Amino acid sequence: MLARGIATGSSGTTLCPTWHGAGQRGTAWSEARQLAFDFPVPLPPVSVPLALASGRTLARDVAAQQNLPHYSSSAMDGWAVNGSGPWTLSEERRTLSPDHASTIATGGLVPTGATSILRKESGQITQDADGKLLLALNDRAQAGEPQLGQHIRHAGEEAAAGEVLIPAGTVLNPAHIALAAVAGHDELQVDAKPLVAIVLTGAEVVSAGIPAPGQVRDTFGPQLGTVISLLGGIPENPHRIGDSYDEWLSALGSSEAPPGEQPDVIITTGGTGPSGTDHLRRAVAALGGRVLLDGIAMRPGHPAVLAELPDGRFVVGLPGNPLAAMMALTTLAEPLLAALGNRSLRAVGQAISGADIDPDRDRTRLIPCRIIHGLAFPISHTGPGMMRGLAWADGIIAVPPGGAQAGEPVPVLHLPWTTSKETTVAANTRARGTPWHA
Ligand SMILES: Nc1nc2c(c(=O)[nH]1)N[C@H]1C(S)=C(S)[C@@H](COP(=O)(O)OP(=O)(O)OC[C@H]3O[C@@H](n4cnc5c(N)ncnc54)[C@H](O)[C@@H]3O)O[C@H]1N2
Ligand code: MOO
Repeated sequence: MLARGIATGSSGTTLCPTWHGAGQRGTAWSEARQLAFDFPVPLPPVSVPLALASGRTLARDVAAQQNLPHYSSSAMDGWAVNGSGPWTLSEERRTLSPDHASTIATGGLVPTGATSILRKESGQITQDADGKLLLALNDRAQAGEPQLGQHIRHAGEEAAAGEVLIPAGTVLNPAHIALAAVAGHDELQVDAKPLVAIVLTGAEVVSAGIPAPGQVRDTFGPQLGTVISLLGGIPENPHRIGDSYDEWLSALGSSEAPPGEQPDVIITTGGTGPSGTDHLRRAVAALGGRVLLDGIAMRPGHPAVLAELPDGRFVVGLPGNPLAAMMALTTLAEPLLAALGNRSLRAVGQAISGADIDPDRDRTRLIPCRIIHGLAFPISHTGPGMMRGLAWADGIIAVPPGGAQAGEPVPVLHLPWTTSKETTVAANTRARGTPWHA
């Protein structure tokens, strides 16, 4: 899916596809989020079988294909009767003459002429001198039974043909699926989920066991797919490559997947830096792609890249440092996947800072935090290469370049996997806190 076109930042400057090294500003964090959301055109809706539709967002109204129920049926086991009785029992199942009855089971088609259903418990059958079977009320029948229309489920009483039962935009739950089945649908049109290829780079990265010095244990392979799913994408199995330019070229080169199974997005890890083994930008350029965002004024994660290949696939280049990569994922991949999936951009919440946090020149600091009673407390062990802090975090404080004082409101994004959605602005709350230095 092609991007809408190279955008102009809110500052009015055209985005610069060059690497912003240490100390260079790059696109402002909030602007980068917005641009990553604005670039893609949403994918067209897809048709999915009912069994796979739960949790998806309906793209087109679901209407009743015919009256619901589509025929008048019995709500009880017993007899369809015409009149107030006694009745002559009839073998005829389609029409009932006055003072006639025929046996019927729950759900059975009510014969034309039937005025009500008599429950099995309320009737008894006798035989007259001619051998004719007669149905009459027994002594367990209630006074006035059967009332007119009693125990008949009338056609169309749940919905008329054409009535909208589930409006577009509904996130489908299992009961919606059942309703769609009852309404005669086999497949539903839902918002597409972008297919996401994952390319993990680095010859030093090992995917199992205890890494030797010079090696690192892969932090992305075991969890990135889960996070992509939480962000509304469909992850493919990770593809691992080393550090050579040729490997990068073939990993980003045209996909051999059949039409319909082509990834919409490729997420790469590593290779965003300035060294001779960092090939992301060169490979994108050699393939005729264009860099949409290069460098974000944030820490960690500033070398992150957003690019687009000529066939419309987006490339999100995450830095290799694990926490930096997760922050770049939140900044670029989350808005991109939301836009492709026709969802809205998640609003940044607010909490009260639980600590003084140092400014960082022109960059937004993204600091994993705990949120307790509306107060956001920065967590320790949040260096760019560390995962220990993030593992216990509820959210990320997006500390503005000017820093923050304890007691002031600060922007906070919840992590995609946290259940607590606590972000409140408690006026006049001033928390005691230790300063959080840059
Ligand atoms: N001269 C400069 N060097 C660096 C700068 C800079 O501005 N000037 N920026 C630093 C920052 S900040 C970051 S972030 C990284 C970006 O690095 P790359 O994206 O090029 O990633 P790599 O160099 O390939 O790896 C960095 C680091 O991450 C480890 N890594 C890679 N993949 C994995 C994985 N799957 N699981 C765990 N860890 C992984 C890799 O071993 C490296 O330790 O550049 C800085 N350098
Ligand atoms: O910004 Mo790097 O992305 O600090 O680790």
